[in-house]
Amino acid sequence: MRTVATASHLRAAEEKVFSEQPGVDLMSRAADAIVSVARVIAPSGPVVVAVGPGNNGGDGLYAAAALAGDRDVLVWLAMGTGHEAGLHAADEAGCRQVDAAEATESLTDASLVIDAVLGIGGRAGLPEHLAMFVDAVDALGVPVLAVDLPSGLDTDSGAAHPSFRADCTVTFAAPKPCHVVGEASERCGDLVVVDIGVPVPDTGVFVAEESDVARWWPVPGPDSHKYTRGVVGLDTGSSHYPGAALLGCAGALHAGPGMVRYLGGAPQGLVVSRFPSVVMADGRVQAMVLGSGWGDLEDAAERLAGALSRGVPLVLDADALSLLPADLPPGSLLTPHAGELARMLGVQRHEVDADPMGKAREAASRFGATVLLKGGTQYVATPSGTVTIAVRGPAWTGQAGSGDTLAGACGTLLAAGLEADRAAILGASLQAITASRHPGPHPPDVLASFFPDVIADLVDVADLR
Ligand SMILES: NC(=O)C1=CN([C@@H]2O[C@H](COP(=O)(O)OP(=O)(O)OC[C@H]3O[C@@H](n4cnc5c(N)ncnc54)[C@H](O)[C@@H]3O)[C@@H](O)[C@H]2O)[C@@H](O)CC1
Ligand SMILES: [K+]
Repeated sequence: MRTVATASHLRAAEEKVFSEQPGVDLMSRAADAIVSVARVIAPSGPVVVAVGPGNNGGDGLYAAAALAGDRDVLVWLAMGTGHEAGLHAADEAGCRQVDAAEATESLTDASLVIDAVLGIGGRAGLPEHLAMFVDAVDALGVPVLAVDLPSGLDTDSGAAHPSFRADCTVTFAAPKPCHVVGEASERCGDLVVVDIGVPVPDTGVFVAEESDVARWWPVPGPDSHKYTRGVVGLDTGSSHYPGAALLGCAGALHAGPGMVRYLGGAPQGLVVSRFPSVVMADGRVQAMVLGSGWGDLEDAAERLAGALSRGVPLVLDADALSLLPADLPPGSLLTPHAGELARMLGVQRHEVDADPMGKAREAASRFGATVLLKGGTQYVATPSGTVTIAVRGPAWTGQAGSGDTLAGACGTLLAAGLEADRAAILGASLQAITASRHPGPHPPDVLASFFPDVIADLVDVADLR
C-alpha cells in the first residue's frame, strides 16, 4: 500500500526537509527521475518541454538541460516566465527556447512532450492557449510525461478539469488524490512514485496495489480444510430476485471459500443446479452475507436478527443496509453504493459524490463498521478513520449484479478470517484487476468465473503447490 498525500501534506513535509537540511537540492533529484523515465518512454528524438512559472517548471528545466546532452530539446515558457536558475541551466546546455506557435509546429517531429507547467501549486484548469496546445498534442498522439501531475488537474481531487493527458506521470514522495481517484487518475497514465528524500507524511489515506492483493490473499496451506479456509453463509436473493442468489454464490465460490452455504429465499434447486458444491443445509458458518436481492422481503428484519445471533462478521449489502442495527458484530462490512450511502447518512446523493472519501469515513464512524463505498473509485473506510482506495479497474464492472458478486467474494474473505478492511480491499481490487485482465462486457457471474485464474496469477506460484 502507498500513502496518499495532499498538496498541503507534501508542502509541510518538504518544508521540514528544507529546515533540517538547508541547501538540499530536491529539484535535481526530481529532474534526475524525470530524465530516467523520459529516456525509457522516448530513447531518442526531439523533446518539447512545456514549462510553467514555478518549481514544477524548474524540475522540467533541469530535466531539459540533462536531456539536451544528446538530443534536440525545445523549451516553451508556457506562462511567459520560468525558474531563473533552471532557465540558465537549460540555456547553457543548448536547449532552444520557442514560442507557442513553434512549440505546436514542432510536435509533428517530437518523440516526447514533457508537461512541467503546473504541479502541486497549480490551480485547476488550463488557460486557452495551453488547452489548444494540449489538443494538438492529443491529436498527434505524441507521448506525454507529466512532472508531478498532469497540469490542469486539482492535486487534491479526482475531478476532470481541462488538463494534459499523460502516458506517464512521475510524482514525488507519495501519490496525490488526483493520481488515484476519479477521472483525474485516468489522465495520469502509468504512475511512477519517486523517493527524492522527502519523508512520506502520515495521512491515514492509502492506495492498494496489485502486490498487496498477492501478499494478503489467504492461500490454503498443507493442513487447511474447509473450516480453516472458512465457511460463508449467504442469505441473499429472494423469490423476486433469484438471480442475486446465483451472483452472490458465483462471487463467493470463485474467491476460494472452504464451503458456501446458501440460506436465502431463492429456489434451492436453482442454486444447486448451477453450483453443485453449494450446501443448502443450515449449520456452522464463519461469516454471513445478507441483503443482495432481498427487495422488500417481509421477514428481512427477522433474517438480519437471525444472522446477528450467530455472532459472526456480516457483509451487509443492498436491502440490508436500510435495517442497520445499533451494534454490528466485530469485523462486519457494509457495502453501499453512493445512493445507498446517502440514504444511510440521511444526505443527498450529490453530497456523497462531492466528498465520497469523507462520507465513507463518516459512515464507518457512525455505524462502527468498515464501509466499502462502491463505484468507479472504491473507498474502504474503517471506524478508526483510515481510508484505503482499492486497485482501480475499467468501467466494465459498472453493471447490475457486480455488487452481488463482490459481496459474495467479501464474505468468503471474512470467513477466511481476514479483517473487514482487508476483505473489502481484496474483494474490490480482485474484481477490478479481473476486469482489467479480462476486458469486455462480461456479465458479473462470468467475470467472477475468471477470479481463480487471476488469483493464481497474483499469488506466489510456490504458495499454490
Ligand atoms: N518544493 C520543493 O522543493 C520541490 C518542489 N518540486 C516541484 O515543485 C512543484 C511545486 O512548485 P510550486 O509551488 O512553485 O508550484 P507550481 O510550479 O505547481 O505552480 C505555481 C505557479 O503557477 C502559477 N499558477 C498556478 N496555477 C495556475 C493557472 N491555472 N494558470 C496560470 N498560472 C498558475 C502560480 O501563480 C505560481 O506562480 C511540485 O509540483 C514539484 O514539481 C520538486 O522540485 C521537488 C522539490
Ligand atoms: K505538470
